[in-house]
This record gives sequence, structure tokens and C-alpha cells, in this order.
Amino acid sequence: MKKQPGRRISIIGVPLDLGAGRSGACMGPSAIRCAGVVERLEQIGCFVVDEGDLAVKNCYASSAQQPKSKLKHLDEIVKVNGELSTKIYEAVTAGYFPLVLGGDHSIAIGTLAGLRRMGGEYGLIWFDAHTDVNTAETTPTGNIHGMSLAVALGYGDPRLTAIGGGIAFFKPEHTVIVGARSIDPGERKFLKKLGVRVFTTRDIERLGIAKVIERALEIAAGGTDGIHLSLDLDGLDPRDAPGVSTPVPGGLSFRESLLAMELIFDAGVAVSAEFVEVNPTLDLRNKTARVAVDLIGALFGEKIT
Ligand SMILES: NC(=[NH2+])NCCC[C@H](N)C(=O)O
Repeated sequence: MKKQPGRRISIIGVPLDLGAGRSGACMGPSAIRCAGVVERLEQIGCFVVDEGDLAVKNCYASSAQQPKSKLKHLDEIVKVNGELSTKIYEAVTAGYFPLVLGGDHSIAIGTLAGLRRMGGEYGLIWFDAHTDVNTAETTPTGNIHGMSLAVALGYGDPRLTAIGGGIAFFKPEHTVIVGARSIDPGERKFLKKLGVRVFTTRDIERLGIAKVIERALEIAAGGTDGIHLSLDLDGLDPRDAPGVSTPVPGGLSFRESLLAMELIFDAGVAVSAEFVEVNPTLDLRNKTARVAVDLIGALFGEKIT
């Protein structure tokens, strides 16, 4: 039997939604806990420490308050992600698998900065409808959740790339995006220039999710010390995950996403993960948070049979 990707799990909630264009994802961590994440992980034999939520000021403020900024709510986002990076570093150093509950996708900046501080070389699977490689120069919205992958690769505002010490950025050759179907013009250029592999929903339909994950694992895990999974619930189709701030039709099905998690578990290479963009104000009976918990269960080895 393959070993589980870290059976000692540290849950860290980050109730931040200032990186998104609408509020509500700040309630994501509560919704995922209400859907029973701790119990599910304990049922499959994981030892779970729930660290609670990081303190975030002003989480209900709408980005509309800063209409002209190219980096909306930068101060607070820098502060929260700095704290998150320290939390991640401490958790990994203490032998835990950090499981971060978002919050909008800008929190990946802190998670990945924390992991980078470990000094090893990690690969990255970015499961998302978007590619999140905008910078202040290319962003169409000024929303920082559309910039977090660029920051992890070392590009963007210096206050964001400096988080965690500004060291050991992720390498494009060990970074892979799965599920993309909404890519801005500037992002397209960036991805091409850096050579980041993107599996769009079209690729997934043509190749099948199993093949795509197999290739994604080769890219992210080959020659690295492990991988981080950054999963945005909007990677799924809005029919299966309606409670997200930036839904895009034509996404992965629930079953495809579950299989992706099962295959990542089977590979035994994940060292940390985050599940982001659950927005309970747009959800139906907590469906999206329940989907997140199903995916988390599969990532840690829960099997249907
Ligand atoms: N993680 C997300 N939900 N990102 C959405 C980004 C949308 C758009 N590309 C932007 O930069 O504003």
C-alpha cells in the first residue's frame, strides 16, 4: 500500500476575500468545517489539528471601494499572506501536512511562500478555471486572486514576491495548470513565455482526466521533493460547485475532480494543499463546501469502495 500524503494534518483557515471582486469567500473556512472536514479526515485515520482561522481585518469590504487600483487591498493581503507563510513554515517544519481552507485564491501567495521557505524544490498543480498569472500591468480587474500563481513563480508587485523572503520561487517546468478555460490576453503571453504547461478543459476532454493527471504528476513531481495542490473550486463546473465568486461554465465534473484527487493520493507525492474560493453567499445548501470535503477526503485516501 502506498503511504498517505502526510497523515498528520494541520488545518489553517484563512477568511480573506479582499483578493476577489465580490465578498463572501471569507466564510469559506466555516462552511468547509460545517461540511465536516475534520470528522471526515479523522474517519480515515488522519490525525488532525485544526489551528482555527487567521485574523483578517475588514473581510466584508468590497473591492468596489477601490475601483481604480491595480492591486486592490494590497496592504491587508500582504499582511495576511505574511502571517500565513509563517504558519505554513511552522506546520511543515513540525511534520504536518498543511491543509489551508480559503478564502479567495490570493491566499496561495502565503501558502506557497511558506513552502518555499523550506528550501527544497517543490512542484505545483494549480487546479482552476483561471490561470492567475496576471500582474498589475496585465490585470483586467485589479483583483489579487488573479495574480497568485505569477507571484509564486516570482513575478508581480515586489511587496507580494517579498513575502516569505522572496526566495526559491516555483519553477515553470514543475508547474502545471489543470482545468483552465478563462485566460486573459496578458496571461496567455506570460504562460507562453515561461513555458508553463496548461491543460485546458478541452485537453481534459480529449485526453481524459486520468491521462492529464498522470502527465501533471510527471511535470510537478518528477525531480522534486513533493508537490503542492492549489485547488480552486471554480475549476469544477458551476453545476457541481455553484458557490464560487468567479464561475465559468464548462468545467470539470465532480467525478473527474474526485478521480484527480484519488490519483494524486495514489502517487503519494503531495506535501501540502489548499482549497479556495468557496463562497457560501452564492452556494446552494452548502453544496460547494460539501464537494470540497469530498475532494479533501479523496486526496487523503478515502475510497468509495
Ligand atoms: N482565482 C480566481 N478565482 N481568479 C479569478 C481571476 C479572474 C481574472 N483573470 C482576473 O485576473 O481578475
